[in-house]
Formats: sequence, structure tokens, C-alpha cells
Amino acid sequence: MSCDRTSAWRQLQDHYDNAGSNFDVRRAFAADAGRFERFSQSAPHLFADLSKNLIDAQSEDLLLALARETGLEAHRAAMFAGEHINNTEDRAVMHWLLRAPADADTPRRAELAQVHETLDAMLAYAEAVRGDHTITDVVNIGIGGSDLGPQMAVLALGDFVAPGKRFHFVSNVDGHELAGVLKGLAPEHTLFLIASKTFTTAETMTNAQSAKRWFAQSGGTDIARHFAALTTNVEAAHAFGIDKTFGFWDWVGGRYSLWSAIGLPIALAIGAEGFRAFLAGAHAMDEHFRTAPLAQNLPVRLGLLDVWYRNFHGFTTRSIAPYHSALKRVPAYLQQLEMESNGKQVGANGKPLAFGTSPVLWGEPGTNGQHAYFQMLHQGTDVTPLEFVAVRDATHQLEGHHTKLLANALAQAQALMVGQADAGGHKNFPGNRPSTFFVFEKLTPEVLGAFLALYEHRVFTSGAVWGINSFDQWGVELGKVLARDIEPRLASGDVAGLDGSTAGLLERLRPR
Ligand SMILES: O=P(O)(O)OC[C@H]1O[C@](O)(CO)[C@@H](O)[C@@H]1O
Repeated sequence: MSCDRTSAWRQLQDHYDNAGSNFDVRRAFAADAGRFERFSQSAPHLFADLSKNLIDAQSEDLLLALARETGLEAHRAAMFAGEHINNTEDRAVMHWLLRAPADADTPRRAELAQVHETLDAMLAYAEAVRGDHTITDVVNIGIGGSDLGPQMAVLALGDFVAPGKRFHFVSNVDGHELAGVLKGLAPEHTLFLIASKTFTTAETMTNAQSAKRWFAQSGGTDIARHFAALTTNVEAAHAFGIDKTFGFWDWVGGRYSLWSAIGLPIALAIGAEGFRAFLAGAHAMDEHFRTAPLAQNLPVRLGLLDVWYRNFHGFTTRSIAPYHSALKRVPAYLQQLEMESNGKQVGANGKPLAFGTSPVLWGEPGTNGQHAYFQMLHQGTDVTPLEFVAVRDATHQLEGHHTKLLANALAQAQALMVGQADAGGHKNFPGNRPSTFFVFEKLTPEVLGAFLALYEHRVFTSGAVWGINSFDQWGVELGKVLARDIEPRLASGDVAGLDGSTAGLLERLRPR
């Protein structure tokens, strides 16, 4: 049943109208000494404080009822059973299987055996390349899910990266990016990874062709040693001239693929043991999501909070501020995960939805964001729920920095909630602005794996309640088709049939 037709939805609307719309989290803390405990919890490898959010026991209870009424548990079971819940592409959704141990209790035994066979081969290759000191530069060529995850994780786990290799990520079809990277490279010291689930993506194919041409023109000889492909389309990789391939399967969505062969740059960076730890962290979160009661299930609580904010409070964006510079690319990674998954206007049945879906997700690391857009978060006319990520232990010895960093994260969350009412005018902070606070003890492969899996299941939860297919991305197709039509027009100048604006701009952008 569509979520907006359920009795829980109606009750949530009543609760919002009666109490939710003027809920004051400061009063809620004053009235309940146990609020922090009630609305915070541990989950594998991390801790989350939800208590500064605009929720009370009744809203959580009703949101849980909404989850039950919309069949969240059955949908979750269907995903873990390998049913084709990606109905528009008739595919299973089994990225979770990529991180299951070889002896896991799952009905998908055959696929699990293939997963481990590929994983073992990929990690053996990663270790061999790590030991090959003639390779000093690894260039990953891929885009979207074939870029954002590995790039984000290699940066995030910088403390675990063995010295001796530089990692480069080329995604954009803008040749400035590839040309800039190639400038500093020598073919005999470079390994190119062509990462593409489909091996047809225009940007990646264009960059891969140019890299191959550069390799030959700069005296490179042994393609088999200097190129590898990470793809479900092994045939196309061979046709391109690459022998060394690591495969994966159509049941791994692009934005869920960093756990597969697409994660090879991560394995090259942190080693086989580190990559297995990364998978183990995610698996621990999978088990939590699969088995914990809904009321203590962190991805479920977060996904339901997202529904509460989007559909009842009407908040259209959510911001994330990782207070750790190594987590700089996490917002970009999560943007694809959440917005490509849940940015849908029709339900899984293809019928238009009468309610909002994915919020806009955005953010920058703290403390940087504080000196840029936090002004709006504190005093703007719109309310934006903010998510903090703070790591207790630093891995550097620079005196004073980490304490200042953590103090800032705590202070910002406090300021958003408490506000400052008595100052008046321009100095008035309304407060009561919601935030969630994640605590990692250390930034390790396990912790990062768990955090990313937490987000995946959170997006699954809101998507399931909304009744959408979170695993297709038809919205990216139209632009691709039109780009193919426009490309030759830039050379020919033919504007026939184009709208006035596109024709006018094309005329200005034509090469002179
Ligand atoms: O890995 P591929 O097939 O090159 O696709 C790259 C990205 O393009 C998309 O299909 C969107 O165009 C993403 O979903 C995907 O992660």
C-alpha cells in the first residue's frame, strides 16, 4: 500500500499537526533526563546520537508502525533472499553478498562462491602489484559509482596506505583532467584501471582510449601488464585490448559497487587484509540491519527520520559535515548513493507519487563549512538537518588541533539546538535546529565499511517506505542520448530542430 494511504501516515500527520510542528527539542531535554539514552545507540563500529532531532517517543513509534505497514521487513527479506527487487531492470540487489564471509548462511551459495573466487583473485593481484615497486602510479579511470567510492575510500583510509604508490582518479570527459594526470606519468611505471560496470559509459571509454593512445605514443609496450579492467562486461574489455579483467555481476548497482572488483584501487592502497576488514565492517552492519529489532535498528531509525523530515516537516535538504579532512569526498559519494537511489517521482509500479522523495544531500568537511554556509544553517529561513561525523582518536601528533576540531563539532551541534534568544535582532539564533551526531572511535577500514553500509540501508529504508525502486537510475538516460545528438552538431553547426536556447548556446560554443 502507498505509504500516504496507511493509517500510520494519517496518525503521523495528526501528530505533526498537534505536536510535531512546534516541537522544541530543548523542552524535550528538560522534560526527559533519559532523552540522550533513548535517542542514541551503538551499532557495529560506531555510535549515533539522534537525540537532538525533532522527534519524540510517539513520532518514533508511529514511524515504526509506518515501516511495518509499508512492508519494510518483507522488502528487506526479499533483498537478502536475492529476489529481483530491482523490478524495472529485473535484477536482484545483492551488494551485501559481496561482503558476506565465505561460510555465510545465505540461500545465494552459488553467487557467494563466485564472489569469493573473484575476491581472492583480485586481492592476490593487488598484493602482487603492491610488491611491484616499478609501478609507482595507479590511475583509475571510471565515473559515478566506478569512481566516487574508490576515490573517497582511498582518501579516507590514507593512514593505511602503504607509501610508494600514488593514486589518481580520472572521471570527467573533460580532457583537462586526464591531460593533467598524464603530464606527471611514465608508461613503464603506471597501471591503468579501467573501471566501468557496463564498459560502455561514454566518459570512461573516451578517457580509456586516450590513455591507451598516450601509453603507446609515450613508448609503453606491455598493455597486459599496465592495464586492467573492472567490469561486468568482460567481453567488451577484451575487445578493447585488455587481458587482465576482474568481473562482477548485474546484481551489483554502480553506486553499490565499491565492495566488488571496482574496489581494486582500495585494495591496492590498503592491502588485502585492509580490504577484508573494510568488507567485514560492512558485513557487521548488514547483520545489524538484517536482524536487529526495528526500534533498535540504526539504519531503520535513520531512514524513518528522513521520511519524517521530508514528508511531514517538509525539509527538502540534509547536510553532512564530516569533522575529519580525510572524509572530504564522503558527501559526494553519499550524494550518488542517496539521490540516484531515491530521486524518483514514480513508485516501483510506475505510478506518480503524491509525496516528496529524496532530499538534496550536500556538505563539506568541518570546520571549513562553518566559515562558509553554516550562517544559513543557524539563521537562515529554512531548516536543514545537519549530520556530524567526528572521530575520537587522531592519528597525527600536532598539538591542540584535534581537541579544537572536536570542540567545534560539539559546539556547532549545541549552538544549532540551543540557539541564543535573548540577544535580539541580527544576533538572534532561533535554535531548535536538528542534528544527528556520529562518533567513530578511530577511522579504520572496518569503521568506514560499517558507516557506508549504514547509509546504504538507511537509503533502502526510506526508499522502501516510499515504495520506490531505489536500484535503477533511468533519470540519467535522456541527457546521454541528447549529448550524442549534439556532439556532431558542435562541429557542423546544424541547429535544425533544436530549441532556441540550445541553438544559441551551441552557436557560441562552436570551435572557432
Ligand atoms: O560503471 P559504469 O557502467 O561506467 O557507470 C558509471 C555510472 O553511470 C551511471 O550509470 C549513471 O549514468 C551510474 O549509475 C554509474 O555508477
